[in-house]
Amino acid sequence: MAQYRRVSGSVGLITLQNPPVNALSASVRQGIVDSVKRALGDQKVKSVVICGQNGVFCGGADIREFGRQMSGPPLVPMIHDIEAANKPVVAAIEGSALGGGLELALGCHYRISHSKAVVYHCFIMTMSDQAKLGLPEVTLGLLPAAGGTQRLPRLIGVPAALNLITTGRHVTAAEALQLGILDHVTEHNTVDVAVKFALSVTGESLDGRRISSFSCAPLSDLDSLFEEAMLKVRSAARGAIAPVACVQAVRAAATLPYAQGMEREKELMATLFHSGQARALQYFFFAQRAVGRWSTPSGARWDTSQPRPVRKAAVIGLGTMGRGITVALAQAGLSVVAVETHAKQLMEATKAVPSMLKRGAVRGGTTIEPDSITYSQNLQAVADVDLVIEAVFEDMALKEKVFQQLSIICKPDTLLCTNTSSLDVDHLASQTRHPELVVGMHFFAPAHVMKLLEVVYGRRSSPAAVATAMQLGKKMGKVSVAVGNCRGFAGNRMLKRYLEQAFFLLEEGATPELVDRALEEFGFPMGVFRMSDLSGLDVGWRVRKADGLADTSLTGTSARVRQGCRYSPLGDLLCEHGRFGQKTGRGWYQYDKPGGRVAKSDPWLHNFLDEYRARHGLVPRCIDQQEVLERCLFVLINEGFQILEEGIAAGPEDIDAIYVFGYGWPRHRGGPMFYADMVGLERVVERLERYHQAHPDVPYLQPSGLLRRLVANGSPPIHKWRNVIKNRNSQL
Ligand SMILES: CC/C=C/CC(=O)SCCNC(=O)CCNC(=O)[C@H](O)C(C)(C)COP(=O)(O)OP(=O)(O)OC[C@H]1O[C@@H](n2cnc3c(N)ncnc32)[C@H](O)[C@@H]1OP(=O)(O)O
Repeated sequence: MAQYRRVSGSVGLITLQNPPVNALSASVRQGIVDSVKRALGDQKVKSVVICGQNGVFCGGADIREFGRQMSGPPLVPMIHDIEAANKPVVAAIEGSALGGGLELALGCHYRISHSKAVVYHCFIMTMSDQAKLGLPEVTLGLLPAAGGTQRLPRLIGVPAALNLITTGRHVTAAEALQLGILDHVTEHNTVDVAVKFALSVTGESLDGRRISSFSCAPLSDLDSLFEEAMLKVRSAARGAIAPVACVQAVRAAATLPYAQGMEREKELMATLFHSGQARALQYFFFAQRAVGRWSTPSGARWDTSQPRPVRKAAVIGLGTMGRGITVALAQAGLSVVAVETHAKQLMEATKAVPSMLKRGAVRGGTTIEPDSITYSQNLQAVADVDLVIEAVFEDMALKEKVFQQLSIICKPDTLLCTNTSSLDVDHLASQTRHPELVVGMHFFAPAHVMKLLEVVYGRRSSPAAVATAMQLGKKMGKVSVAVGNCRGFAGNRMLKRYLEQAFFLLEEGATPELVDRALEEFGFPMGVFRMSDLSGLDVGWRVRKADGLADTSLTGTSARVRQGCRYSPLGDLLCEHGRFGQKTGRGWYQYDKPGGRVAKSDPWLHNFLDEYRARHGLVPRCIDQQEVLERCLFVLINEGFQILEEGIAAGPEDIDAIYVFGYGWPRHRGGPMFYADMVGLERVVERLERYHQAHPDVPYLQPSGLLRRLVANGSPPIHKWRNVIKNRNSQL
């Protein structure tokens, strides 16, 4: 709803009231319509201010209303009536003005916002306490269809509007002022300043204040500007349709009169509003927030577990991961002790880390003070830290030793975290005096850039330890997802199945090019083989060797069988040929030099595959893209259901967040579990069963018990899966 009152004698003050972000629900829209009518009809009122309760102007349309029958007054005529008012209307923007919230402000005649001066946070300078403005509809699979695509280009010009609308990025009040979105920023109380301002413009002409009457600033080569913009969004969007529609809508603003532009905006929005991509992106908006409300099977929860303060942290091991983690911790404002026992590696890190910090600061528009990091070759240097993140080589014996030493050196209440990507967290905890203070913090490379953090709780991890790691992840700007301890945790455990299928497809007749094309057209930034070349084939090979799997001396049928199941030694064989991927200039593809980035098809590899198939009596067959997608994705999804069944992840949102933020799953497809829901659970079961019949030596193709139970329960929508997971006999 909206509250209306008269202040300072002649200003009608309308306050949006819908906590926490004053989203424009039906009752808020009705409240605005009624309040505006009242203000315009009251002769004592000479001007109007619109603001939001509790320091937030407006977070936009109420996203929860989208899937339902819309009721209440629509936004477009509401904003039109505000713009057409014959009394000045001022938007007082505190907190956020996003989406419909900014569109509402663009309908007002003036916009004033809040911006506070520079603040030094530890050693990083930030602009704090500023309002954020933006049109993020594209991130929800939509476009700003309450006049945003038509008013913003008229106000700030086509290039700047295209940038904001196609990326959905939020800008600070300072940038918004520079762009011309705002008329004024203040360090004082925004509403008070807006009321004073409203008094000062009482009676002034509003002719030059209605944005819909503006023309877009003329540009010399509009066609090439839009062609370029279209190329850019198409290459970045990887199949997402909303960014393309956004460009088309802005083009309408640049080329058509306002009324026709609004018609075009409406038409384009109609194509997006009920699309699967919009559903996926809106689901994902809430999924990201759901993962913050974590819980563990032992009953620990986000709202009852108190995190410990962490001011000083240590990183052990300054290889690629350790350096990235050091940077991420320093960027979060922590004081960091970075330990590396190898002198040469330490020396390299002391050069690399400051330059990574510098590059990050340039990107983020902040300044840095690298003195917050101290380097040491001696583990004793961690004696007084609050938390340690071990990032040494992925070798259990080595990690055991590090944990034993840490347990002696550190304060008794220091949290000990491991950045292992798959090893047993419980086993490491058992090496320490306080196993309740051990958790996994699984970062993804590059650790200072990638958003995902898997926080792995062990059998004995205390609620406070989990809460502390989750909160620290958040402080580092990560999406922290709590998962249970098992081989590979959630992400890598699912990935293993996906990789296996990709290898099997090569054995059966596919090429890396075919498999990668199918996955890239689906929306992954890189197919599985291009990705393995980038991350290095030797990483998995080392793990398989340690597990006793990578034995290429085996011949006959046993060469392709391990522990009674089908196994492909293709990756092992490539590594034996010294083909580790980009780093050696050869992998599944060839590169112009070691470290080269451009993957080229490699005739050697195709010959190698032919010979391999001939040696094993495999007759290559024609494999289409659909089979590639079904085999690779459905087996990964199936493992996801198994993970849910075992309680390793608490809900499908956790798995989806892991895959979107850590593994490049296209966000406009919502994540693997949401994708399964979209495809239809029955179909997923049917296809898995069919593939399992064809490949009985691949047990993971058998639909998981939970997947079958969900189908038996009538395939409920994804938000009801937790009920079935909780209750094994659920009929919902
Ligand atoms: C007719 C179609 C018209 C479309 C035009 C639109 O306006 S589309 C909507 C465009 N708006 C957005 O995309 C903004 C989305 N919100 C945010 O980016 C952030 O929430 C925020 C406003 C920057 C505030 O961030 P903060 O970190 O402070 O809080 P949370 O993100 O945790 O949000 C708090 C709770 O509020 C819920 N919520 C936020 N925005 C909306 C919204 N627009 N509609 C409905 N609900 C919203 C959010 O889900 C959180 O709820 P919890 O239950 O606490 O998880």
